[in-house]
Amino acid sequence: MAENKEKRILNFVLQNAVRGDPQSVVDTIDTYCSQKEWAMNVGDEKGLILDKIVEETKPSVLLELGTYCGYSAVRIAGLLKPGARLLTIEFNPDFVAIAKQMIEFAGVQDKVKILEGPSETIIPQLKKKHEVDTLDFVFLDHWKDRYLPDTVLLLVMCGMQRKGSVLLADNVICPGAPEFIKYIRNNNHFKCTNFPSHLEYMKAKDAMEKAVFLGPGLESMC
Ligand SMILES: O=C(NC/C=C/[C@H]1O[C@@H](n2ccc(=O)cc2)[C@H](O)[C@@H]1O)c1cc([N+](=O)[O-])cc(O)c1O
Ligand SMILES: [Mg+2]
Repeated sequence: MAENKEKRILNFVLQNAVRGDPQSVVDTIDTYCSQKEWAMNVGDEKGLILDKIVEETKPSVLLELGTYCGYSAVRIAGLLKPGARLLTIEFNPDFVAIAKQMIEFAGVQDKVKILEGPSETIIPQLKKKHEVDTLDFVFLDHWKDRYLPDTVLLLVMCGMQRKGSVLLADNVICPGAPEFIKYIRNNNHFKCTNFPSHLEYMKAKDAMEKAVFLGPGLESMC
């Protein structure tokens, strides 16, 4: 297979991280990507915000959009209580292959399932094909122009969110997800909180947005 950045990140982990130790895998990727080659992992600074929100939510069923090399899947899985599971959607087969090895090396393969394909195809299959009822936590970190359509898909089409479900979106400043932010902050069924931070491994400003679903409106109770 062609040698590429993602393969080099994986090889650096296989040679330098501690097998079966998610924190070691996360730290090793951060070391490589801050010193050798930048990559679009959520990173160490925003990762701490992600950790805190996952820990306080105590989720059982989680969805991630955009696996990439598996950095945030490993990071999240390392925090999950026994029996909790993370589904992560990735459509680039090369990245799926990398992430699978990353997840297995970290020893979290029993908690993480990679679903291969575009989010718009996979999300409607979650209920029937992957036995998902509602989602406790969704991490949006894929194409920024997909954040809004996929949120609508999750909420409106598939009723995947319940009162208290947490959406967490990466990169709401850089590269930015303006349509998503406009929608979610003006939708009174969500309570939004912004977490200012910095772009992974850089000084540029970035932020994460947390949106808690407050439940369907009264109109849907009639
Ligand atoms: O563009 C960014 N992320 C896009 C991520 C895309 C990932 O989501 C997958 N996917 C999976 C399913 C789909 O349906 C679509 C894509 C793609 O195959 C890729 O693995 C980004 C860019 C910067 N940046 O500084 O430029 C910083 C960041 O933190 C970022 O997340
Ligand atoms: Mg990102």
